Amino acid sequence: MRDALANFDAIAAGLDRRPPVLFLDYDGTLTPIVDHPEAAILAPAMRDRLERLAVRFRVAVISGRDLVDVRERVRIEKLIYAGSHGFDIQSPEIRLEQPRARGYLPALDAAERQLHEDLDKEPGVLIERKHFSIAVHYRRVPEGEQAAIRESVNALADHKHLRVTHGKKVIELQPPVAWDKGHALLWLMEALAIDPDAVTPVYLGDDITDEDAFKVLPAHGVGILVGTHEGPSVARYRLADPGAVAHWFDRLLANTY
Ligand SMILES: O=P(O)(O)OC[C@H]1O[C@H](O[C@H]2O[C@H](CO)[C@@H](O)[C@H](O)[C@H]2O)[C@H](O)[C@@H](O)[C@@H]1O
Repeated sequence: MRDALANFDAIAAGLDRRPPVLFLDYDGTLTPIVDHPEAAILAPAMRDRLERLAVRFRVAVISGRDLVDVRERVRIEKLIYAGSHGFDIQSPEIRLEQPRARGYLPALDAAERQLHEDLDKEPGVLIERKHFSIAVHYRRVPEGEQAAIRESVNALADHKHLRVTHGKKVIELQPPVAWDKGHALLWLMEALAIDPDAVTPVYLGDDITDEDAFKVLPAHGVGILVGTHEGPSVARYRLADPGAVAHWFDRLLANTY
């Protein structure tokens, strides 16, 4: 995988012909990963960069967080936001609450109640409800007990016929419908009447669920994995951390297209 900063000029040559449309993950991409989800605050300097980028390009944040949560963390009016891993989308012009997922809200509510019953007593577990997803965080659970937490969530998912996804020290329950960050990206392009051949879709993300978005990028798209971790990824480029993402944005802002 190539470094997106070292190869900036090669990427920018493509952007001259087809201007970028930016799709950005939140945790681990715009903010560093921290122990508690509440503490992942967007730095003012990063917000300033996003504001300047949004003056020139379309910018969407596609997050696993709840739509309201991610919107309030970023707080830039003209951005497009997708929450619950893309199930819940809003911009000044468009709105999507994935219709096929709505029918699973009662199952998610029941699962949330059961998770609290089963896991509230477990030290370190944090249950985070999003509109279309429930995250069970085990980052602060002792290492030797993390597998048991995952097993318990998996068993509940089977029982409630919900889908399981994994992320950084988190296991999540979602509606079992074929929808993810990749579907959300493609839906957004169509809903906003963006011709994929006329632009360069650029996606930056750090986690397993971001792979769904990397996979749907066209051949001329730019997928950038954030992080230094090993493991398979279909992204073509890499940036080490949100600090490197900030530098990459600065290069983009310094360029004229
Ligand atoms: O798609 P994202 O915007 O990257 O959201 C993915 C999940 O991010 C959050 O959890 C992760 O970040 C936390 C803060 O750094 C960290 O404490 C946790 O261990 C990570 O899993 C968020 O809380 C989840 O709801 C998102 O699904």
